[in-house]
Amino acid sequence: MRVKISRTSVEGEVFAPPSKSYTHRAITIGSLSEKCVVRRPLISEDTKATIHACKMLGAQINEEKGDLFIEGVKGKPHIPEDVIDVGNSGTTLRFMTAVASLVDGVSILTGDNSLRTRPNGPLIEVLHDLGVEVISTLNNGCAPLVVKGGLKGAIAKIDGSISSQFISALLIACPLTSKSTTLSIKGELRSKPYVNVTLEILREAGAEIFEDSNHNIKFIIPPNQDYNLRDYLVPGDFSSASYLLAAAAMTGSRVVVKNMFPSQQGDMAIIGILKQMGAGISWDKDNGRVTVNGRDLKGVRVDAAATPDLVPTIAVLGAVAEGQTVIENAEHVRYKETDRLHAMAVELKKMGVSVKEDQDKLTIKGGKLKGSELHGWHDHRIVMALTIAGMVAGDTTVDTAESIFISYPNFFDDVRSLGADVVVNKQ
Ligand SMILES: O=C(O)C1=C[C@@H](OP(=O)(O)O)[C@@H](O)[C@H](O)C1
Ligand SMILES: C=C(OP(=O)(O)O)C(=O)O
Repeated sequence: MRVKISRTSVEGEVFAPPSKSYTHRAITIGSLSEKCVVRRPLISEDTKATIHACKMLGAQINEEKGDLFIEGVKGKPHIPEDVIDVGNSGTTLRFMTAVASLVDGVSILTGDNSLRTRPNGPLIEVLHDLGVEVISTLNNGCAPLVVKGGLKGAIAKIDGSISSQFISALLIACPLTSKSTTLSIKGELRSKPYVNVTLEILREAGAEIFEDSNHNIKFIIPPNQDYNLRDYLVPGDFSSASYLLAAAAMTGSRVVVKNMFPSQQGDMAIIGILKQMGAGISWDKDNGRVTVNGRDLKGVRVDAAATPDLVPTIAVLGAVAEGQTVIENAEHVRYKETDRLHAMAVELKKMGVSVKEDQDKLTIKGGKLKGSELHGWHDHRIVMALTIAGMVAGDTTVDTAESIFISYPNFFDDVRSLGADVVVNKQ
């Protein structure tokens, strides 16, 4: 699918889609509970992968009028009847590897071409220390993964620099074992807000987990717990909303994004970043409304350690801002659906922008964008970020645009409802 974007501004009000991260967790923890309703979930390719995996592991899940009704497995997932294919979803692969560790038997997990290149080494190693044999069939730490259940609590350490999803996955599985677990994080924990999202929903489900952040972060997880997530309303997604907010800021227009209530999402940081860049922005937290008034933007320095998914958005903002934008502490952004630091550098250069790519950093000199034929790298966040860059440049196409179905299936409809001239060509 290819999208053609003409130079336009955006104007009006739009409802942010539900959070992908909260939806994954609500479905997973709901499936480990007895009975649960997940209200207003995100239904996208990635969350469908989690629904599919939870069903394979024994949960019954039915969608009715947009809500998910779950009959869960009460902490005891079943041996899956077939290989579990989780498509493109890193979150699903990591969470289900841990859930499969609770199975009394063997599970096999795989995914698409992109997912089968993403690292899982630290998760495989720590699960080994917790009594689970996980075999990467190609012996490269990537899926396909064969998981022989038998998770037991123990004292273990895990590297936090590659993905927080390993830690979230263990926090979900370990309370259901029969011995207590102490999990220490080695080195810096990147993407920490996602762990806070996990802890929030686990606590809502009645779980008890203690966090000790004195030196390195340590989680103490009592054993023999059960989950009782009953009725969960998914909040709006700040990562998805970042494209709408940035589109208004970049095209000098006024947009209101609704369904933006405070939560544990690190990507709420987009509001402060836009403010720092000089956009007019206000957040009515009680009513969940963020209003942006586009103005001339200036470059910023952003530490991306906690907010990797904002990097493509910040990169296009930096490309139109006056002066230099530096996005640092971003090496983990290379381990996503594609190497997003490299992909953004390559595509922005095609638009005439000066970009310097370092191992954990992008340095962007803002300027005038020229319309170009761009590659979306089969990556939803690259496609959405380049689409809004196209609104400024005009005469731009982006291929592999179908990847928006991963996290934000209504993206093109939403930007069109704001007046953007975006034409989708299905071929
Ligand atoms: O746990 C989650 O929901 C996510 C964690 C982040 O990944 P890492 O922890 O791998 O950085 C983020 O990039 C991803 O989109 C969603
Ligand atoms: C990296 C992402 O998701 P996941 O890790 O679940 O594939 C994302 O949504 O940008």
